Amino acid sequence: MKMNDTIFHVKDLNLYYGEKHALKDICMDIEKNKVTALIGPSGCGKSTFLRCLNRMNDLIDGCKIEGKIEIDTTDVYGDKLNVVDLRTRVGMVFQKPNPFPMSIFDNITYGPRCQGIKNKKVLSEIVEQSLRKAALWDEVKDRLHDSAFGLSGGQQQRLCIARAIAMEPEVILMDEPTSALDPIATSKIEDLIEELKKDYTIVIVTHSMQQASRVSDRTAFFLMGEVVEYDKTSTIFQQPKDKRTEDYITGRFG
Ligand SMILES: Nc1ncnc2c1ncn2[C@@H]1O[C@H](COP(=O)(O)OP(=O)(O)OP(=O)(O)O)[C@@H](O)[C@H]1O
Repeated sequence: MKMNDTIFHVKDLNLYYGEKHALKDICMDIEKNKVTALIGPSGCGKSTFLRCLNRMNDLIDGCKIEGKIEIDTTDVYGDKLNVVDLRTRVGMVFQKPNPFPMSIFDNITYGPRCQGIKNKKVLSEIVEQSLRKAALWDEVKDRLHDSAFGLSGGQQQRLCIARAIAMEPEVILMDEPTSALDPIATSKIEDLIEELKKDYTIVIVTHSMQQASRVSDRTAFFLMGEVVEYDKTSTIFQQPKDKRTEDYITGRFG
C-alpha cells in the first residue's frame, strides 16, 4: 500500500542497457520532503536509478525500461506524460558543477526565460530567492553580472542548485554533488541539503557513507542492480538486516 507522503512509487523496475541488466526488480517508495540516499559500490546502478526518476535515461541508445514509476499518481513512463514538465518538477544537480558559460544572473534566469518569463523585476526576484535558498546570495549579490566561471567549485555547485530551484521543482536529484569539492564546500552543501528538505524532496547518490548518514532520512543500499536493503538511515547504519549491507557499511567490500 502507498503511504500518503510518498512522492515516487517505484514498482518492479527493470532496466537494460542492451544486454546488460542494470536494474533488477526495484520496488521503492520515496517519501516527500525527506532526503533519500542511494549508496553502494561502483557500477551497482545508483546513477541509473536516479536518472530513471526524471527520464534522463531516455537519451541513452539501447536503454530499455520495464515496470512502473509514478510521481504522485502520474505515470512517469506513460504516454500522456510531458517530459519537459517532468524535468521541471524533478530537477537535477550533477557530480561536476556545470554552470552555463554566462553570468550568474543569466544562469538562474535561463530556465524561467525559456518558460516565457520576461519581466525584469520578476526575473530579479527569482534570482534573489533562488540564490538565498541555495545559501549563495550574500557571497554573490554584488557580482550577479559576472561570469559564473569566476566562482569557486563549491559556489558553482550552489549556483547549480539555485538554477534548479529557480524552476520551482518538487524534487531535486543529486548525483554525487560533493565529489568534486573540498571538505568545507562539502559541508556547506550538506547544511544546504538539510535546509532544502523543508521545501523539496531530495534524492542523493553518494559514495560517502558518512555523508549518507549525516544528510539522509532513508537509505537504499544497491548491489549489482538490486536494492538489497532500504530503510531508515539509522537502521541501515546501526542495525542492518542483511549481511551484505553490514559488510558494505563496515568497509568489508566496495
Ligand atoms: N550508457 C550506458 N551504456 C551501457 N552501460 C551502462 C551505461 N551507463 C551505465 N552502464 C552500466 O550500468 C551499470 C550501472 O551503472 P551506474 O552508473 O548506474 O552505477 P553507479 O552505481 O552509479 O556507479 P558509480 O558509483 O561508479 O557512479 C554499470 O555496470 C555500468 O557500466
